[in-house]
Amino acid sequence: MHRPVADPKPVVWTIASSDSGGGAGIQADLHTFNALGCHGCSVIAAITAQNSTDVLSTEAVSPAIFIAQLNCLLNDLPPKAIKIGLIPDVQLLQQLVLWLAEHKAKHRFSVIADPVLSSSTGVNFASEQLISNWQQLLPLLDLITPNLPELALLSGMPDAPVASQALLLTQAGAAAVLAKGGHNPDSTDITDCYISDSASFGLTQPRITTANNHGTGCVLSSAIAVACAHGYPLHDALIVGRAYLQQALAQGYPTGKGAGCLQHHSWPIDYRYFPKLHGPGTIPEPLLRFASMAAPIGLYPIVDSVQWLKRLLPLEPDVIQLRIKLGSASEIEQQVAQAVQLSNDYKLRLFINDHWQLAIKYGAYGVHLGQQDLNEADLPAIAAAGLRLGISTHSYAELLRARQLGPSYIALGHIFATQTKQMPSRPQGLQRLVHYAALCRDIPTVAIGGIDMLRLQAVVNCGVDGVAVVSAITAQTDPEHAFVQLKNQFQQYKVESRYAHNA
Ligand SMILES: Cc1ncc(COP(=O)(O)OP(=O)(O)O)c(N)n1
Ligand SMILES: Cc1ncsc1CCOP(=O)(O)O
Ligand SMILES: [Mg+2]
Repeated sequence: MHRPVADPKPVVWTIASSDSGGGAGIQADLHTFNALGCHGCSVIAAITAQNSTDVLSTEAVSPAIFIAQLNCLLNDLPPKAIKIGLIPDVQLLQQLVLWLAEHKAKHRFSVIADPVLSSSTGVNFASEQLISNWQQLLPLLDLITPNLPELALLSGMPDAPVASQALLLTQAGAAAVLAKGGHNPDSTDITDCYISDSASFGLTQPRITTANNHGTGCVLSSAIAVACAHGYPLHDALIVGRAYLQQALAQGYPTGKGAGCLQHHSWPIDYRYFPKLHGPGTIPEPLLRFASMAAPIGLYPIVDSVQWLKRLLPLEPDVIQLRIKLGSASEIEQQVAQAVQLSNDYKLRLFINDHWQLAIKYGAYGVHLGQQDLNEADLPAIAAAGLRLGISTHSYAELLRARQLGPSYIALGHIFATQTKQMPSRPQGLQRLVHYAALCRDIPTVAIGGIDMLRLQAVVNCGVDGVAVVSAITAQTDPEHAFVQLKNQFQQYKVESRYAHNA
């Protein structure tokens, strides 16, 4: 029988130690890799005799078998990402430093390290020599995820502010640091602090008070490694990791007499489990209130002139956007004024791209803004004028930032390669669109970028509320016909998709 060839699962390694109790270490890492759609390989550094209350003994493997595991995997199952966990042996850690220095640049895998220097059951794995070897590892790491005691050991500045300690690790060579705030006992929320050369922000979630918390650090770093292996940029990988951990904690279960375990599940899609982002470009709650879309978005043509509006408005688009990129200020103002008048005549919903002051001045239905535009726009003025707001997003980080602003809809793009606009990011593809749309069940979403008649059904099936198109209409020989066909097909695919979901 012919079977379609499935995309290969990305390979992720864990270089860590066995937890005989099954809740942490290699065992937790492999559960996480599997739950998030990767193939997991393991390089075992040590075996611990451990249960839910204690680590009773630890025995490192020989350097020979440690290196043999690394080399044999590299020959056949090269990783997209590596997670490093507990390596309680100086000699093995030294070997790992040399091995990574030899192979990392050539094989271009990401390395995410959780420096397990003490266990949640209170066992201390840290010696001065081990800490100094971890410091040598730093320049080979894309991310290190210490908890506060580990950060203090690695930075050697326990009394300095967390951000200064994390900065010190980046100065020592780590590309990025996620300082985990869970050990700060004072707060009902947990804030992790992210610092790299180019960015710094916080990720905050409510603390889940539970005894079922064994292996949290292992699971977080593994989930981050998986998201890197799937090709998510690091900022997004952190978000996926935090959401996966929160979900696993919320569903944790008791095991022995001590700490229970986390429940491994699947890709997180419930907004409750996602962190709030703090930092440049985010605004604190309470949210602004933008007017709602009132009706589904549907097929959403984007055009660049009043001439185009005159052609399409009589065909009753669900929503339409005027996106003018050329012309003098007075020409643009004239076009916006005419466009709003036309949309009023036809009683149709018109969004103005970028020019939010003109949209307010002439009373358009709404404004569409990109991430850059958000920094310059007066959002409270847009909300106060009763206009709807649509926001472009291209990643989890942008999506969370947009959600925190309470917009009327969120655009998700670009899904496929597009000729219409030069994009700074890579196409997102359908799998990510499914994840993003699922995260926005309570707010309308629009997919955009490279969507045409052939791709329409697959996009609608991802669960979006609308589909925005430019060239699928304006570059066609018969644009009116193309519009009508796309609009009808959209409606039909939406009905079929709902039916399939309810069946
Ligand atoms: C529905 C919709 N989605 C995305 C965009 C892009 O907006 P932006 O990121 O601001 O880029 P420009 O369109 O201004 O080039 C959009 N216009 N509409
Ligand atoms: C404006 C914009 N923003 C993201 S993709 C895009 C262009 C979409 O055009 P097309 O539908 O022709 O790919
Ligand atoms: Mg814009």
